[in-house]
Amino acid sequence: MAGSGVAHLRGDEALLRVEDLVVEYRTSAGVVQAVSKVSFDVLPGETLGIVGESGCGKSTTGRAVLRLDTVTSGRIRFRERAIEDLDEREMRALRREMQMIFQDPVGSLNPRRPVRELVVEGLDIAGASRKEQEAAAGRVLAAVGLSDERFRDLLPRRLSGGQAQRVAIARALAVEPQLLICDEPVSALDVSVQAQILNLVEDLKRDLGLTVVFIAHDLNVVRTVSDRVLVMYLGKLCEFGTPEAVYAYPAHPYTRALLDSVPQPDAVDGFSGPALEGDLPSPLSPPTGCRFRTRCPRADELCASEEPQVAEVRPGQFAACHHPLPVPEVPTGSGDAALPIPVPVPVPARSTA
Ligand SMILES: Nc1ncnc2c1ncn2[C@@H]1O[C@H](COP(=O)(O)OP(=O)(O)OP(=O)(O)O)[C@@H](O)[C@H]1O
Repeated sequence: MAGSGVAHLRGDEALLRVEDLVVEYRTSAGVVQAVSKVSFDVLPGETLGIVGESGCGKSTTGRAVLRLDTVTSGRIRFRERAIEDLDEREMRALRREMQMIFQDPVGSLNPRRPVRELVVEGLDIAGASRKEQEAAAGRVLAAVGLSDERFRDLLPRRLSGGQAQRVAIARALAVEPQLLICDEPVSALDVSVQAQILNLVEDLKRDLGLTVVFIAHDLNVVRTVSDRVLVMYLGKLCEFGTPEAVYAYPAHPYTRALLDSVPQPDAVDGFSGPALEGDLPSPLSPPTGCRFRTRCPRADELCASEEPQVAEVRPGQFAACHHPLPVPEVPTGSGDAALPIPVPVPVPARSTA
C-alpha cells in the first residue's frame, strides 16, 4: 500500500499501531532525527523484530512506544488508545501493559534491592500485600527458571548476566503485560546463554500469549525469534515482512547489503558478499531523498531528489525504495530452502546460567 507508509497486514486487529513516528534529539551539534516518519503494526501474539545497524533508531522506536523519550510527532495506538493523549498517571497505568527489558540486565536493576523485591516492584504500586508479593515473586521467578529460593536474597551484582536478564524478564512479567519490548536483550550475553534467553522469551510468549517487539542488530537472532521483521536505516523504515520473505528475497538494497555482510561459516573469507560500502552518513545531516542512496548501488537522480514511500512489493512485504530488487510474486512460505544466512539452533537447555 503506497502512500500512507503504514506497513501492516491486518491493521484493524493490531495490538500496537505506530503511524508516522518522529523522534528528534536536540544536541549541541544540532538536531538528530533519530526516527523519521516510521509506521508499523504489531499484531496480537506475534513477535516483531526490529533490525538495523547501530544508530538506526531501533531503541528510540522502542522507547517512544513507552513514551520514555519525547515523541516529536506521530501517533501511537495501543489497544486503540492514543498514548499521546494520555496524561502521566494514565501513561503509568498503561506501562503495566507494555513492559521493556534492556541490553544491560545488571545495570537495568536497582543495585540495592534483592531479587525478591526487584521482581515485585511493579506490584507495590498496585498495593499488593507482603504475602501476595512473596507468592508473586515465587511465581514469576519460577516462570523464568529461577525457582531456587537462594536467588531471592541476592543483589543484582551477585547474578550472572543470564540470571540478571531472567530477573529483568520476571520483573517485567510480574505485572502481566500484554506487550514486551526487548531491546537487545541478549547482545551482552555469551552465545550459549543467548540461546537460553531466546528460548525463554519464546516459551513465555507461547505460554502467556505475549506480544513481543524484539530489537537487535544481529540478523540471525532476529530471524530466529520473529514472525515479522522491520529493517531500519538511519531513522527510516526500509523493509517490512515475514523473515521467510525478507531474508530470502529482500526488496530493499539495504536489506540485501545487510544480509551479504553476515559472516558465512563456509565462505573462504568468512563473508558471503561485500560488506556495506562507505560510511554511515551523519544523522545530523542525512542525505536528501533516500537516506541509503549514498551507499546504494542502484541509486540515481530520483533517489537524491525524492524520498521513496513505503509500498507493498508483494503480499505482506513492504519496501521504501524507488528501485526495489525483484521478488517473486507468490509469498514465500516457511519451507523456503534458499535462505541466504545460517541460523544458529537455540540449544534446548533450560539451565539458569
Ligand atoms: N539521548 C540522545 N541524545 C541525542 N542523540 C541520541 C540520543 N539517543 C539516541 N541518539 C541518537 O539517535 C540515533 C538513533 O539512536 P538509537 O539508540 O535509537 O539507535 P539504535 O539503532 O538503537 O542503535 P544501538 O544499537 O547502537 O543502540 C543515533 O544517531 C543516536 O546517536
